[in-house]
Parts: sequence; structure tokens; C-alpha cells
Amino acid sequence: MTRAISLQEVTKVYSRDVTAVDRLSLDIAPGEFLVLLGPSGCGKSTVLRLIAGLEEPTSGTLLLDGEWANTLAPGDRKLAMVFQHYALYPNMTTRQNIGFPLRIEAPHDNPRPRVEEAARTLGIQDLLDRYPAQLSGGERQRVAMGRAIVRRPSTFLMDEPLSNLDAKLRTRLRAEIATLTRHMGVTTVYVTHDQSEAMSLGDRVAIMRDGVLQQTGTGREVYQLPDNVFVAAFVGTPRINLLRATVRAPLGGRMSIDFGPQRIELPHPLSPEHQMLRIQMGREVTVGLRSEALRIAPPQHMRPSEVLMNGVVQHVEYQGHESLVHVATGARAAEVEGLEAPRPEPRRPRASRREAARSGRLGRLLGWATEREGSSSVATLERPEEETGRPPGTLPEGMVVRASAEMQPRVGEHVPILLDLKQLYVFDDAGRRICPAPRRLPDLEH
Ligand SMILES: Nc1ncnc2c1ncn2[C@@H]1O[C@H](COP(=O)(O)OP(=O)(O)OP(=O)(O)O)[C@@H](O)[C@H]1O
Repeated sequence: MTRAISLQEVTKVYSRDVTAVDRLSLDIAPGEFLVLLGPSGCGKSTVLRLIAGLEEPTSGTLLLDGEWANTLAPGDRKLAMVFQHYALYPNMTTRQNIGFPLRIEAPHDNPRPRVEEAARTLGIQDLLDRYPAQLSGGERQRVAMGRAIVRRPSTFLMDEPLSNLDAKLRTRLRAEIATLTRHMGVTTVYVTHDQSEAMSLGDRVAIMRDGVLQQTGTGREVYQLPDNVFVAAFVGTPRINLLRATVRAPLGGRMSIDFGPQRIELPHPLSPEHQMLRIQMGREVTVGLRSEALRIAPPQHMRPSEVLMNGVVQHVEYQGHESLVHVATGARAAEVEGLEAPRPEPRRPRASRREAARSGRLGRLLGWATEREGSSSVATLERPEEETGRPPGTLPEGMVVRASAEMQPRVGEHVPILLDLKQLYVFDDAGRRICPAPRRLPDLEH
């Protein structure tokens, strides 16, 4: 049996100043695997607790299979919860731990066949006679899962069930959870703050911030078409590069995006995806560039959808199969409220003469190189480094660019960056995505 869950305008207020969930509407189809994703404190666990019946909505409606369930007793909901802290009984064997819910539900029935079936499903039949202290973290979590599935629930509610485990085990167990729940066909609501877990697990992801649902969609949808800058920043590794910029449209000239020291021109006529930039003329916007939208390559390799920027290599993260190259372009990084600050500025307590000379050289290198490219490319340098508001001797924040592992740029090297305009994201001052153009145009009055 599987179950449909519907939350309609559900609000949960804990005390006068804590609204943990704010008018949340969400429909979860029978058999669906939905991941609730968001930073700590955004209300994910509260949603789970509301579905489980451990909390009652302050307002709004919870429907289970279409039936009003706001106050239905937890025991009547046929749900099983799996928590981060798996709380096994230490003095019971695996067999007894898994069988425990059955002994409560039907004390006169022999739990053995169902316990063994659950253990087989989870591949822990050899561990049935061990005590929790004799199990690894991953095995204990499997026992906790066994205790949940043995009841044949209609729904699984999982609250960060893997966060106590090491990365390798987490990857393996999450694949097992996905296979298991699909095989059982049960509706699953899975809470995590780990975006890569969310993207790899769910049929759909629901992203929350401060109790408010931001967007729901498949992993691909929320990655490729984030509704707002928060979703764009929360989903994807490495994090999307977010830069402050201004949209310019000189009379008779091409529309451009001005990053301060550099600017990029947009093709004329504007593509449909860039059309909404017109109404942002003269305004500050946030530009989002994922690392795959950028590449380090000479201008002669530029594709029709690409434009050129210039940068100076700050730092290279070698990852084996690729490198992540941090490149300073002089653009200011945009911060997203509610997320930790993006990459911190490299701090230099007090620049030595040599360091000062070096960083000055890097700045000059950036400007000099940009000027040199200026006549033929779309990038121009308008302001010297001193006017960008950065402490003297520091480099501007970097963008992260993916590069093949063979490429070995040196720190301080000047590099041309080709930016693919087909992968350009722009968000307005309220954080809403305006490029690629949203399917529904936002209300521009607010
Ligand atoms: N019983 C409670 N009484 C008062 N405030 C609470 C209670 N439970 C949660 N909160 C508050 O409600 C907000 C949402 O909490 P919740 O646990 O749902 O967030 P979360 O997204 O699951 O966070 P985490 O990932 O850290 O578990 C937080 O501000 C939290 O402090």
C-alpha cells in the first residue's frame, strides 16, 4: 500500500516569533520519492513531523489519501520514520530490534518470517544475532531501516538518516535506499541539507528557506532553471559563481552586462532568453555562471555563443579528473542571504613589499591584458583596481572555472575565459530569475 500526501497552505508556528513552516503547499504522489532540501533551521524536520502527526498544523490542511488528517493519531497514519540517530535498543539483537514493532502491534504472531524477509531485503541476514555495539554505523542504520520496513508502512519519513555516516558509506546506502523504496513502491519523504544527496535520490526535490517553499522540481529542473538566486546557489557543486553587475544599453549600442572592470556585450538582436534584461537597464543585478559555463581557452577558440573575459589565476584545486581554477576577474561577488558567505576574500594581514609588488603586478596584468584585448573583444577595463573598494593588496574574489586535469595554469597567470551566453543566469534585485526568461513572467510591480 502506498499513500498520497497533500499539504495545503500549512503553517506551523512554535511560538510568537518562530514560524517554522509558512503557508506550505505541496502534493506528494503515491509511490513518489520526494526530498525536502534546505539549510539548517529552514523547517524541513517540522514538515516531516507534521506529516507524521508529531506536530499539529497551526493552520492549513494535511490530507492523507485525500482524507483530512490534521489531528489523526500518529499510530493511525501507517507511516514509518527513520532518524539520523537510529536509537536501537542496546540490549536487543538485530533480530529483536527489527521485530520490536511487530511484537507491539501483534504480540501473538510469530515475527520471525517478516524479520528475516526485512533482513534479506537489506542484506543483513548474517547480523541477526549481533547486538548494536557489535555493528558498524552503516550496519546499525540498516537495522534501523529494517525496523521501519518490517511494518510494511505506506510511507517512509526519513530525517537525515545518513548524516552520521562517512561519505563512502553514505553514497552506497543512499543508492540502496532509492532501490529499496522503489522496489517497495512506498511514498517516501526524505529530509536532507545535502544538495548532492537530494539531487541523486529523489524523483522531485522541494527546496525550503526560512519555512517557505522556494521551488519543487526534478533535480535537473531545479539545477537548470532555478526560480531564484537562493535555489541557484544552494543546488550544484561547485557553487554557482554569483557576481554583481549592472545592465547597460547605450543609445545605438549593444546591450551589455557591466561587472565593473570588465563588461560583456550581448548579441543583437537579443535572444528570447535574454529579453527580460531590457527592463533591468541601469539596475544592479546578480549574474550567475556555473563553472561549466566558463572555460579557459584562447579567443580564437571562441564559439558563436561565447564572449571573452580576462582573469588572473588565484588558486588551482586539482581534483584528479579535472581542476577547479579560481580566477580573479575584478567582478564583485554577490552574497545570498541565508547561505553562508561565498568564497571569502583571500586575507593578507600585511602585505610584504614583495607581496605588494606581486599583487600590484597581478592587477596590472589583468588591466594591461584586458586593455590589450579590448579592441577586438567584448571585455573592457574601466576602473583601476584602487577604485573597486577592495583593501589595497588584496585580489578580487575569484570565479571557479572547470578545466581539464591536463591544463596546469600557474597562480598569477593571466588567462582568457570564454563565457557561454547560453548558460547565463541573471537574477533581479529581489533574487528572481529573469534570464533564462521565466515561464511565467513575475509581477514587476513588486
Ligand atoms: N519544538 C520547537 N519549539 C520551538 N521552536 C522550534 C521547535 N522545533 C523547531 N523549532 C524551530 O523551528 C525552525 C525550524 O526547525 P526545523 O527543525 O524544522 O528545521 P530543519 O530545517 O529541519 O533544521 P535542521 O536541518 O537543523 O534539523 C527553527 O528555527 C527551529 O529552531
